[in-house]
Amino acid sequence: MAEPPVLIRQDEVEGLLHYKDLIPRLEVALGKFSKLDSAEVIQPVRTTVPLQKYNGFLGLMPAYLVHEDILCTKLVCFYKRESGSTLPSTQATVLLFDPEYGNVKAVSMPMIIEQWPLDLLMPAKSEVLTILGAGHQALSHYNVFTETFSFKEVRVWSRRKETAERFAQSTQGHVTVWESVEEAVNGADVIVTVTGASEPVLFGQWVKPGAHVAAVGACRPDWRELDDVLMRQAKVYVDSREGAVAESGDIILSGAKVFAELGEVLNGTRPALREKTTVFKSLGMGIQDAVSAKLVFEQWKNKH
Ligand SMILES: NC(=O)C1=CN([C@@H]2O[C@H](COP(=O)(O)OP(=O)(O)OC[C@H]3O[C@@H](n4cnc5c(N)ncnc54)[C@H](OP(=O)(O)O)[C@@H]3O)[C@@H](O)[C@H]2O)C=CC1
Ligand SMILES: O=C(O)C1=NCCCC1
Repeated sequence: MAEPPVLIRQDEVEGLLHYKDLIPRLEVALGKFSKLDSAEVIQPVRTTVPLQKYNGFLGLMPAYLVHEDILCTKLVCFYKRESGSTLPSTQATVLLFDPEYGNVKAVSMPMIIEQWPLDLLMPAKSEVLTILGAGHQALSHYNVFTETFSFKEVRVWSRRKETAERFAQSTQGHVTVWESVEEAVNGADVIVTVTGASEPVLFGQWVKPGAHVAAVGACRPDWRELDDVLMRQAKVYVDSREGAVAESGDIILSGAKVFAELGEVLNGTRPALREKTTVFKSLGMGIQDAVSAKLVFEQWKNKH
């Protein structure tokens, strides 16, 4: 008889998951995925169920890594929230299966591990980091970027100044709060966009040539965070081409060409043009959660 599934809470996940262990495993999985070798990594494009009444979506994100024998699915609800709403904008549950029997081994709620500190695409000398948006993703991106790199200055902007101020008070290091996006990104080497916007908030004319933009929000075909100028002038990298052309409003509506998948850079089949202005359009992938969930489950078992 299969063991009943274990429930791993978010606070436990945070104690069990370390980027230094996770990132090498993610890189291997992404490199394999980019070969589009369905015998190695099976990850269909996210199925999205609209929740019109609540201005939201349920996304189903299954993945199977054949060689590693990891079968997982994330179920994620995400919403477009009005300014001042106290309801969460994203909630996720991750199920890790035993692929041989089909029983669930572990359930984790919520787990959203999509941060990716892209030193590959960042300018060689990156001193100023600007984060646009000041919610949950802003904090996790702040943590991973500042743990991995040493920025001289970190800035934050949010739609409401109070959100940005609260964010700045919650971080370990010093963060300055800015009232306009244009000023906040002036001279920035790395810009992370983590907003719930559906219209562009970041405009190409404000972005320093050679900067790197990690674009995390705008995960629907009609949502935008970046304007056409930026999308067309930058070299655009994505996590999955198939996902990007189905889901990213910034790519679909600007008509921008995808230069490479991240995995193609990691496996050396496409170059990382870090001296150019680059955009990494992230939508989140099931294989990232699968690798993360396996690692968390292994660490959990070691402790219990
Ligand atoms: N690519 C990926 O893998 C993932 C993407 N996401 C996406 O990232 C984004 C941020 O998620 P999360 O941090 O959890 O959300 P939060 O609700 O925690 O934070 C949202 C932030 O965006 C701002 N914001 C909300 N609506 C708008 C708007 N219309 N225009 C400008 N700013 C706005 C909020 O400003 P204020 O509070 O000041 O009003 C706040 O700073 C979402 O779009 C989410 O769908 C999430 C998880 C993974
Ligand atoms: O990968 C994820 O998790 C999400 N991606 C885009 C929408 C919100 C959650």
